[in-house]
Amino acid sequence: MARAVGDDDDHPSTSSTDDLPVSRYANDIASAVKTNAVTVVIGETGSGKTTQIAQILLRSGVVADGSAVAVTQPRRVAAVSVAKRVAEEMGVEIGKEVGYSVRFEDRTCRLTRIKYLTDGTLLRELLEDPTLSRYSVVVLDEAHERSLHTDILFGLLKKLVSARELKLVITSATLDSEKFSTYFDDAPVFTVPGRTFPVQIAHATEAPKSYFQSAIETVVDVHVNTGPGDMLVFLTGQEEIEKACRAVEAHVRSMPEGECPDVQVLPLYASLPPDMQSRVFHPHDPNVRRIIFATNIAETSLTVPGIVFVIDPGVVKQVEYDAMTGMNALKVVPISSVQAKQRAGRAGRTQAGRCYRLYTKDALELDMPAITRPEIQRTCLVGTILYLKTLNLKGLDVMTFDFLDPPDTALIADALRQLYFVGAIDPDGKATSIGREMSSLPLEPCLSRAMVEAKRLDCVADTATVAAMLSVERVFLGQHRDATESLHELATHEDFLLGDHAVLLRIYQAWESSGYQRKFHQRYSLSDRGMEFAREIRKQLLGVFKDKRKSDRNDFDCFSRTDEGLNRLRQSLCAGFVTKIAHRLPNHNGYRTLGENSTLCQVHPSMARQLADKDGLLPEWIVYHELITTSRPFLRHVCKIEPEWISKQRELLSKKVNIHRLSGGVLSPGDAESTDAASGHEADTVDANKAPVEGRRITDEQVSAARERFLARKKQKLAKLAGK
Ligand SMILES: Nc1ncnc2c1ncn2[C@@H]1O[C@H](COP(=O)(O)OP(=O)(O)OP(=O)(O)O)[C@@H](O)[C@H]1O
Repeated sequence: MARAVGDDDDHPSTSSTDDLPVSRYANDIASAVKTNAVTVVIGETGSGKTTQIAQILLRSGVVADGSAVAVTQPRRVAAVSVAKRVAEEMGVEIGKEVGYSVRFEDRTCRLTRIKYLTDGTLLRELLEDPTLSRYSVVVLDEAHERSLHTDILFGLLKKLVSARELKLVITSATLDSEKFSTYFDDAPVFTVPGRTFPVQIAHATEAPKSYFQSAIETVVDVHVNTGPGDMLVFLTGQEEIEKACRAVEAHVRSMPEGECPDVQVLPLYASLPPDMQSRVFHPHDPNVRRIIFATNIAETSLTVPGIVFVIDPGVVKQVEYDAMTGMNALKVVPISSVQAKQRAGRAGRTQAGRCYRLYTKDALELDMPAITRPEIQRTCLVGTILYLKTLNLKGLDVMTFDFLDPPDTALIADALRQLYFVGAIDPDGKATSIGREMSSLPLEPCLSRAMVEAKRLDCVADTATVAAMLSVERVFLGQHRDATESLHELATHEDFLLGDHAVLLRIYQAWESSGYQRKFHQRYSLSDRGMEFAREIRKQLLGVFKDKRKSDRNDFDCFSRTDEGLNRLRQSLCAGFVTKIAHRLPNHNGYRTLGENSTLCQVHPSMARQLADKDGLLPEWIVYHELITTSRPFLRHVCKIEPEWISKQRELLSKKVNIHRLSGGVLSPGDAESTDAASGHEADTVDANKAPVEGRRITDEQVSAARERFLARKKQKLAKLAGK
């Protein structure tokens, strides 16, 4: 690879936590937090924001007796590993004074004073305890990442700090502090100078033809020609990472003995089971170079001891949701300069390091975005909007909610429509009992809606099994299609014709019957950890329903393991995925999705073969989990449904709905045209089986205009207050 060594980060070396830049400013940070409701702390990567701030606040008495400090992380792997590190630094057992809580795993107790948790977990806690009474300080860490959940927390915690004595600390590695400060009513910004060890940056002198090839060549080059030190290489996804692991292993094997030091190659991506992920933190023989291929889950907060070299191809795989078609587009896009800094910052944490950027300095300065586009502006918002609705905030209009960077109105309108169609909100935009029940489940909205329906149809256990298997992501080792031949021993041909969900159910049932044997996993190429995780999730889901029934009965389903059981499961899924129905084209295996902006698509080829009947035709009606476009639009995880189950829904989906009313907008006389649009409705409560009354459709322009008016009024009010 052509490269030039660029600007050295010339910073002093440090070795103890007392020497970390954040620790050197401990007193100043503590007093800033003591005297302000919100404090923004800006510091370089590795300056100690994640590991030190909570300890400083605890030591200085800012964290009131009997309460705790919560530190959020955008990712599970970071929350777990950082909590372990802090417990180690404080010399306490993890799960006691220092703990962590992530989805499906809680290692905290009554005594916990420092709790690391994912931002999603803190949102769930807010549902149960709207004032977060357990905490006296909340630290929103890695704010520059602009994860969806952190952005929602900004809005909610902003309200909370003015309602009760709660301290909020926002930490970020960017200099974008102005924005955070202004949003939090001119909160003070505390900048911590300096970082831990120097990191030398080398840029490519010309753009590579293939970033993947260039990454492999650089890995081999560094491995063969430079001194000791582990490597961290950023790639875009699981498939690419596994390919890279194989390529480097093969290369090393092909080298003559003695010419190439030993290596240990490890993957790191989100759907890798947690125990496999944690291998990167295990101690290893320093004579063996460790090479870690990771997605951007390794980009923030993580300290992987031993990393000296970071290789950054400058790209990331990002899902971009299109509200018009309901389609997720998976794209490889350039990272932002903030991300580039974060990646380089994975080196220089425990010793000096070097970062090889496989893109030119010009590309970084001219072509790559300066900051990361907030997730809230490019993702499906169904879960988010349902969440806000179930919080029951007084006078909430989701269109004008105080987001740091508001999402496009089309994304909010799409979420409102979907929630209305599944019966989670009523025509006035209030959360229904179905919506509230959905919110209480730690599942994505379609699956939680399916679970609520399953309760009605008495098939909770089977639906929980499928929801758990789908929540794990990685049930199969390798590709799904590699495993399907042997899976025919577990599921019948008829099961396969019904789709993915029936097969997943059969796999789990057979495993359960085997007494949860590990041998079973090997035989059917299933992931040990994935299956155990699914079992755990299923247990937790059933626990929620058992608590709700206030009974000890464990036998949830009367028809499990019968055809009737499968029918009920499919009906539940149909209720959950009612906004994701597709109809096969006549005499053709292509599908058209239902709804306002219907799309032509196909069942993913890895699945289609199993679904085809003896004439080679796929089911006429299906519901799908996801519409994703890679090379073409594909449907993933499909389930055959019967047309009579959806006749009402088909009618419903073709109707226009009144978005302004669903958003919860309280209209003032100045909003005459919107009032008119909203008045087209009769009062009506939606349940899943009852079609709502049609209203005149309010256009996105009208919604935007109403929003503009609202913001102008708010501005006027603020100006008036400031003038007083
Ligand atoms: N597991 C660990 N093993 C060894 N050293 C660690 C570990 N975790 C943290 N450190 C040390 O503490 C320093 C500060 O880490 P911390 O995660 O608090 O920084 P940060 O400012 O939050 O960085 P970032 O924003 O990049 O996550 C690291 O640079 C490293 O020197």
